[in-house]
Order: sequence, then structure tokens, then C-alpha cells
Amino acid sequence: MRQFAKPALALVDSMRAAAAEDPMRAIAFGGAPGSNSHQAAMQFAPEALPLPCFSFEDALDAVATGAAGCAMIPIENSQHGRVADIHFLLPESGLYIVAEQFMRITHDLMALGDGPFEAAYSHPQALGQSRHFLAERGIVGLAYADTAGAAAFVAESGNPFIAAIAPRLAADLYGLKIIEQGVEDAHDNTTRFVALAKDPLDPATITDAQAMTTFIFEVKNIPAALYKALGCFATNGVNMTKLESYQKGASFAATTFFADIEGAPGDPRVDVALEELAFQTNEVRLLGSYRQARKRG
Ligand SMILES: O=C(O)C(=O)Cc1ccccc1
Repeated sequence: MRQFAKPALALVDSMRAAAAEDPMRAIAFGGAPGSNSHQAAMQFAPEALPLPCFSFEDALDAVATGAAGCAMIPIENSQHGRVADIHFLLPESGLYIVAEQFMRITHDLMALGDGPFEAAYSHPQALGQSRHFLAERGIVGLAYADTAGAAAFVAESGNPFIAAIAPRLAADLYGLKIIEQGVEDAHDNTTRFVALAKDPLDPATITDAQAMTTFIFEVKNIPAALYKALGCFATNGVNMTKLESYQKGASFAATTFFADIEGAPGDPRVDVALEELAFQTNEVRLLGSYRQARKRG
């Protein structure tokens, strides 16, 4: 079912109506009102009109179709690693990363009853970030599209034996009781979000901060392919801050990598590194250059 639970619908509809009045001011996010992505979007652009979408894919589509000026999407978490499917969804969307945003994430356990609980619903990232908490209490984690949506679902169910793991705001919005605060396993739990838009940011405009560039590349199916690709950055003194591999297609022959570097096209060292990379690989695609929001290291 790709529909928010009833307790969220009135608020979703009013936010959608406001966003439809001025789409370029709208910022789409995957999740119900009160989700972490909603809160990250508001921290990033307090004046923007939040546009709740059922999934991350729907939020990206909202930008592609002009229903929103940009989308705020979680990409990786300090505790639970990459956010599932984002590495496929971002390149497929045809959109560009124009900003990054870090947000401390804290989850609460919330419900209609007082427990004990058979199950807790939430986004898989939140369940992963609260793995020890759930295991210690024997609560089964069940995946839901987003944290706040899970809270609305629990409220709608009327079942006092199920709970949700979600931001505190979701309990206020959907009428649940906070059972336990701060259930995330690591108290420095942080998620990195990215803002995506139809048009890339011109790297030449990034003069007031360290620039970052995100790109994907597919290595050739030959010995030392990755070594040669990484050598392009090593010899040009470009700092790579992230590198993740994933498979595209069923051949399992040539791997695709998702990478972040410090710097942007226009910087001669980056230009030469990317030119050499194109020579060493099957494909290179830039996903965007943007201001670094947090110093790495
Ligand atoms: O479901 C949400 O609240 C989201 O925005 C996804 C998410 C979940 C957990 C941590 C960060 C983002």
C-alpha cells in the first residue's frame, strides 16, 4: 500500500496543497510529516514548503516532474551505513546533488499502550540504529516505509501491543505516548542527507566553503582496475572521502563505485584527475558539486 495511514492524511493533504501553490519553493522528502527527512528539510531550508511523499523515489519524482524545487534524501548513517537503494535511485533520477546536510538523529519508542510490545515498526535505518535496544527487550523490528509513517500506522491500528520507533514529533502529531526516549544505540548517531535539484550548482559559485563532488564510475573488467582508477586521485593530490561499490546488472563483472572527493571541476587537480579517470574506466558520471557542510576527518 503506497498510502499514508489515516492519522497522517489531513496534514499530508494540507502540506501538499500549500506546495502545489508554489512548487519551486517546495522541498520534497520521503516520509510522513514528522519524519527525520522532514526535519532535515526544514533545518536546511526553513522557509521552504515541505512536500511529504510516500517514498524516496516519489520525492525524487516530485523534483523531476516540477512538483518541488528540490528533495532532501538521507544517504548514509554513522551507525547503520548506507541507506538502501539510494545508490541506484540517485543516478537513475537524473537529478543533481546541490547540498549536503548532517543531522543528529534520536529515536523514541512510542505506542498507544504501555507494553510489553510484540513488535516495533519503523524505517529499516531506524531499526538498524536501535538494534541492541530492540534485542535486549525481545521486541521484533518490522520495516515500514518511514519512521513517522510507522507512528501514524500504529496510531491507526488501535493495537496497544505494537510500537513505533520514530522522532518525538511523530508522537505529538499522531497521538502516541512516548515509552522510552533516545533508543538509538549510539548517542552520536548522525545521518548525512543530500539535497537534489534538476539543475547542477555551478562549482565556480562555491567560493565560501570547501567544495565536494559526488560521482559514480564503472571500472573496466581487468586486473588492478580499481587501483588504476584510484591512482588518478592519488597522483593529483585529490582527497577521496567516500568510496562504495555496488553491482549493476547480473554479470557481476564490472563494478560500479559511488565516490565523494574534496574539490570540484574547475580546480585543475580535480579536472586532471577526472580526465584520467575517464580514460581508466567504462563510465564516469558526475552527480553534483556542493558546499561541504562538515569538515571530514
Ligand atoms: O523514516 C525517516 O524518518 C527518514 O527520514 C529516513 C531516516 C530514518 C532513520 C534515520 C534517518 C533517516
